[in-house]
Amino acid sequence: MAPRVLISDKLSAAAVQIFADRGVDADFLPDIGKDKARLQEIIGGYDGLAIRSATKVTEKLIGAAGRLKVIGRAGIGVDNVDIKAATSRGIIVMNTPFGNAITTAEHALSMMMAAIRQIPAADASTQAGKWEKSKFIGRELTGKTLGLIGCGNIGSIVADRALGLKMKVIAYDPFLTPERAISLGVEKVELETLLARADVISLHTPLTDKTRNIINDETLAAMKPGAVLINCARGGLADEMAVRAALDSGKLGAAAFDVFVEEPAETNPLFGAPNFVATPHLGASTLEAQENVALQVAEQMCDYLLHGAVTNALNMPSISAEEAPKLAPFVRLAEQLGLFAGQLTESGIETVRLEYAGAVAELKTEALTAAALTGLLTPLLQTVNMVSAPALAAERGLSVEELRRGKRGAYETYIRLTVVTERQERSVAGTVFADGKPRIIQVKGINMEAELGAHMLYITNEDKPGFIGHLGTELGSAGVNIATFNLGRSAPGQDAICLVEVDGEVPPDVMARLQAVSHVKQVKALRF
Ligand SMILES: NC(=O)C1=CN([C@@H]2O[C@H](COP(=O)(O)OP(=O)(O)OC[C@H]3O[C@@H](n4cnc5c(N)ncnc54)[C@H](O)[C@@H]3O)[C@@H](O)[C@H]2O)C=CC1
Ligand SMILES: O=C(O)CCC(=O)C(=O)O
Repeated sequence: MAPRVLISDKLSAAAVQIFADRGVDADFLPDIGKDKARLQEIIGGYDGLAIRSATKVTEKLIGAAGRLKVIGRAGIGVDNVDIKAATSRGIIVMNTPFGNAITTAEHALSMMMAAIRQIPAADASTQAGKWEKSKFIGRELTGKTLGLIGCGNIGSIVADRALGLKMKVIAYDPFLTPERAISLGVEKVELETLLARADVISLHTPLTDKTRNIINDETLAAMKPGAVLINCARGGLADEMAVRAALDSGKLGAAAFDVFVEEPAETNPLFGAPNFVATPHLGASTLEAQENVALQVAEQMCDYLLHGAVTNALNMPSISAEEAPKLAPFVRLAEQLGLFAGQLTESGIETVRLEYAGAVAELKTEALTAAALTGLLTPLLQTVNMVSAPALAAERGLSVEELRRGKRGAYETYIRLTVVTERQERSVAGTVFADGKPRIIQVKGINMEAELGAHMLYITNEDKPGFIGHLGTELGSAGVNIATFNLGRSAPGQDAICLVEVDGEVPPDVMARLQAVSHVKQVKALRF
């Protein structure tokens, strides 16, 4: 059955076409994002949800989205998505980090020019028949200093264009490396320096605990008199009451905001302030940007729903369409190793160690680790997948270690999972053969070569004559057919492990009789 996607916001029609061309059923209901009750009712029928900013993807909505696998944001900011709730339900959240960056940077520059030359007010006055030439004296940008708070995708495009306007650009961004600053032609400064030196300040950070109200009474007081403030990033970066007071007092010469604490902003403390310019979150609203983000999000969602390829996810490492088929057998192996260890582990897990050797060490091991954790946690939790497993493991305080090395022994590829509990350390290793099928090649350091079937018996015993015969007789007399039989031992007469694939569930009374077979230490039924 084709996957079903709901487009719940106003996305360009280009997205609908991509979904159709790629064989994904898409329902284009662009107003439903605002109808929370109706969205809640229908979301359960979809594998994918494509949104802009109007749809609020809350924990409650995610709770009703039983089959949802991916949420695609046609745009950058994902503050309308509860990523934590999505992650814990195993739903990928992806955005399109570049498609609207140029357009938004251009909007920030338009707002800067509109504010510094008072264009909206001059326009209203002129069209009202006044000819107030002396009222609208602006300032020239050439030679002025632009201070960017946040110099990522959009900030760096604003910098490039502002340099073209012959402005000097300084930036406060703790994650901007000195090398990148040099290559962008901007001077990296501390916030205090930026506030003291900038003639125009433009905000380009996400809204986080650190950036909320980064523009407040105190930072406004530290700005140059008559500074101009631009916010085309997120409402909440500036304290709107403080900005209003600064405009009223003339401390700020002008301000231009595209984004507001409450959106849609029908009323706002800033409305009507002197030299204030507002647009209704138009930063990304150009034909080009909307087409870019719609095409990109639709392609990304199709790649994931149809091929398991992950691009621009915020809660999962990227896996390209080329990598996905290469990774698939190792994902299966890692998950089987996790399931194996998870079913045998009865006490609290402290550390999970994954060792990748040979060709597999060159692949996306984060994804394989996520698969191993999925297997490991499956016996403990009801629903877990590669998206939710790392977060669930972290929530449970598991320490996860990854080691990568060159080829080990005879195998081209080798993955070993070691689980350290408060009582013991247990490891299980495997490989993938040329047939693409995973094999278990080591359990607790004992070599063997076993393919895992749906029903397995894991038996630890002493390596003594007669044991195999006894085991066969017990299973045979209970009508349990043996599909495969794999043995390994540490040394003659010492510890041995037996992995038996059987054609169906082994009844509890038979399990009890197997446990009583001489030289058997432990018998456990495992499901894969
Ligand atoms: N108005 C609109 O329609 C649009 C708004 N946006 C918003 O623009 C903002 C920037 O987007 P991008 O440039 O694509 O993001 P980005 O992630 O590429 O860049 C953000 C930058 O902010 C920096 N940063 C993070 N915390 C900081 C802090 N405490 N102080 C200073 N810098 C900090 C980061 O290091 C990064 O370089 C986002 O909030 C996004 O949601 C994006 C597109 C359209
Ligand atoms: O979709 C939109 O119009 C808003 C874009 C935006 O704010 C973003 O991409 O972060």
